Amino acid sequence: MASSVVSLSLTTPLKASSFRKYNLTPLPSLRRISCCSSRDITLKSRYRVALPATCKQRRSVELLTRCGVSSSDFPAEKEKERSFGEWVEFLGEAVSTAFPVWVSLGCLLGLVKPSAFSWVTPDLTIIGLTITMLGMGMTLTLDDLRGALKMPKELFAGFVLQYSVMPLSAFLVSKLLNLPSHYAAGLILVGCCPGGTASNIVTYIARGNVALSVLMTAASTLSAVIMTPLLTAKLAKQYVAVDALGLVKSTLQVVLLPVLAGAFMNQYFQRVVKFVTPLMAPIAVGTVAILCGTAIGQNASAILASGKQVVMACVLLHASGFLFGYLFSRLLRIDVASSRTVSIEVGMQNSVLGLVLAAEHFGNPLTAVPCAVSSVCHSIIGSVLAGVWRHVIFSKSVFSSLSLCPDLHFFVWFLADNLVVGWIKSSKLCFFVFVVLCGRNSMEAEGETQWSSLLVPSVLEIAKENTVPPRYLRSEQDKTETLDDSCLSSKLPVIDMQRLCSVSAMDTELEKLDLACHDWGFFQLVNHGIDSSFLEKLETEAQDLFNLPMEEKKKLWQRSGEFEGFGQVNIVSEDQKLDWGDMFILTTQPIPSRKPHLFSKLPPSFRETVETYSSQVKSLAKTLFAKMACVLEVKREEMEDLFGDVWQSIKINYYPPCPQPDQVIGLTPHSDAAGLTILLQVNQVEGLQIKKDNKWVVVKPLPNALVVNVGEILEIITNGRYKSIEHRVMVNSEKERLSVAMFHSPGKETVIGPAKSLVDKHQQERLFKSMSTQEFFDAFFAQKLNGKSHLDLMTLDPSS
Ligand SMILES: O=C(O)CCC(=O)C(=O)O
Ligand SMILES: [Fe+2]
Repeated sequence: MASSVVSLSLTTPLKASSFRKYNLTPLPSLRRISCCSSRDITLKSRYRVALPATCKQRRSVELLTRCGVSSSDFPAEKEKERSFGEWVEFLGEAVSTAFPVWVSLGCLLGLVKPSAFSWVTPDLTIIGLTITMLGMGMTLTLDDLRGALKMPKELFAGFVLQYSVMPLSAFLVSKLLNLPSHYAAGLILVGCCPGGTASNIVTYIARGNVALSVLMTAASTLSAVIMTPLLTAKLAKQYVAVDALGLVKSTLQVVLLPVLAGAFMNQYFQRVVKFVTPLMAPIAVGTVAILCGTAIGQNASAILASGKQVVMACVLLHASGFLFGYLFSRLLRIDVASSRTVSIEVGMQNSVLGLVLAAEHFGNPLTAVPCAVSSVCHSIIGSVLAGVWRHVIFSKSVFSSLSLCPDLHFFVWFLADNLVVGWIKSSKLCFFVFVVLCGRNSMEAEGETQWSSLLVPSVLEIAKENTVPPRYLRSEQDKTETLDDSCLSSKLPVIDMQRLCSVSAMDTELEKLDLACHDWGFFQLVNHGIDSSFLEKLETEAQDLFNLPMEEKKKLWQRSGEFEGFGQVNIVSEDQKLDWGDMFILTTQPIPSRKPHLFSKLPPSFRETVETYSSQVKSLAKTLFAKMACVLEVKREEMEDLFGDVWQSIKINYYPPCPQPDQVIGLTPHSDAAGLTILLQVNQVEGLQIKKDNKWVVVKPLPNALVVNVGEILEIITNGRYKSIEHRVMVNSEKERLSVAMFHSPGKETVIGPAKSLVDKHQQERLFKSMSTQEFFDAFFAQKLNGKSHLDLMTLDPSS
């Protein structure tokens, strides 16, 4: 077989394998060459091409015409049996070329079935990224650095555009869309990341300059150790506290070291590298898909709730990167193939690095969401653009026949080449993803993710009959001792809000608060600042609400599939025993979450009272959260991220007198699922009991005091330092009892888990996993009350 000698550049494993596949044999000792723009013709023989004699001439010419090689240069596949190794390479390439499909599938799976990724631990995430970076390093040699010197302008322009267009676009898009701080920080973080490794494959498909692509990725990756933390800290500091040094350390560990290790292996252990490289690209693609799926899965409900905004932000960010990457390169008179390369490099980011850094250094897990969504967006836009650039060829002669000035010429070329076809196609695909996310989102909004409880009769009405139906009779005897003496009651912690906020007594009161939350998970709050006559008004109006005629109350009754209004919660089966009490529940904050059909039907004076009480108690709760953050040394911003947009609901409990008080229970033992409960024992009637050292302790109401309970969410956030208290309500035969509980939790989209700053500071093991408030309550309302059992759902197995 005759051979001819031509010049080619070879820089990626993908290309290396393609060379082998097409029977291009590297000459010994001359493995690589410097490369140049695809439009130049530079012959520096490095590869011997063995071709069938019949096509020798044609192939030689084709191969000679380019030295910045793209996939279009390869001859048709040789018809010969593939060996096992070639099959592995072939499959590896097929898998990696279809990477947008895998990433999209990963994300969709994360969205639809988040549990599919529950096995992905932070350690695995870091291992995945390290292997990906090692694979990238294996595509580099010292020769590449020499190659870089041959195209300094392109490389320099690419570098500057990479670290200017994307960070600034991220910053401006965050401002434009008024993103919440965690999303803004995540978008800026991903905008400040280096170019993604997938850009090499995309450049290859787009007939760009692959060598330039690899060198640009390498340059931006190596400099990411400085650039990513520096730019993120500069641009995101107004949103969140950025631990720039931590970012430098992590980037060094997961990027620089593996890349250098890979390059070292490529230089000195070529046999090993040759053996493993076919596997590296599919491993990288798999890692990206899994990590994106994990990030999406961990934040599925948040994404479904605000998917529209994040997708829009990511599409704008990457569209801007591709667009300005190309436009500025052409303005700098860089040739078309290299401009496409710069466009792809700038537009596509190492989002996985963003994911890892977000998880490691940003308290709120939602910061990772833009990184995951970004990965899908740039993969899809990039590959569609590549497909268009590869296949839709606009005859240059059409344009060159137009006697336009060069600038206008390239601009028209750009419009035709990219905008008209590329962007229409890209937007179609992005629109598809967008519709999937927004469709889910609007479905949720219309149906308003509802928790529900089976409908039950009014206990107040039953009590009028003076009998107790069997469903309310509790045969199972709670043998736990009940302590009911005033001496013990006087030991229950009391916190003085005024002292807590005063300059002189703050420290001692803070200490008391800390002990109360740690030892008891409970305290009574005095001097809270809410006017006692206002509290009396609330008490009277709450009583009046339950005394409304049944016809009126029916208008405010729970509707099937909902849980707000009159009724019960946590009733999940028809044979479940019921509590001797009625409830009236409303979401009060944030204001848009209120149910208009209930609020508008409340007696006007009561509605006003609820409004006022809601905002007064909300500010009390926020002060308490801030004080707790202070004493726990949890970062202020982290607490603010959790409870800034606090979700508050009011639950008025009405326990009618019961002819058989010892046979019923007013409220089953439970701990509140919320962060913090602030409870008013309305008419000073005893009934509330808390479980302390395995004994029920009666809580004697203090005049004008509010009872504060640590809830399960706060136990999770404090990684178990503050305990949610188990409590129950007993009833009597004489007098009805009323209480008004206000529950305070993070917003439904917020992810709850042990506070990062707390766990990091004390180097604690995380005792609880993370999930969104919505998911946490989904599980809570799906089961009956049963002590503190609900918390098990979040508890991490210490052995795992
Ligand atoms: O009625 C009470 O005193 C306690 C109410 C309560 O624990 C609750 O509503 O979760
Ligand atoms: Fe409770």
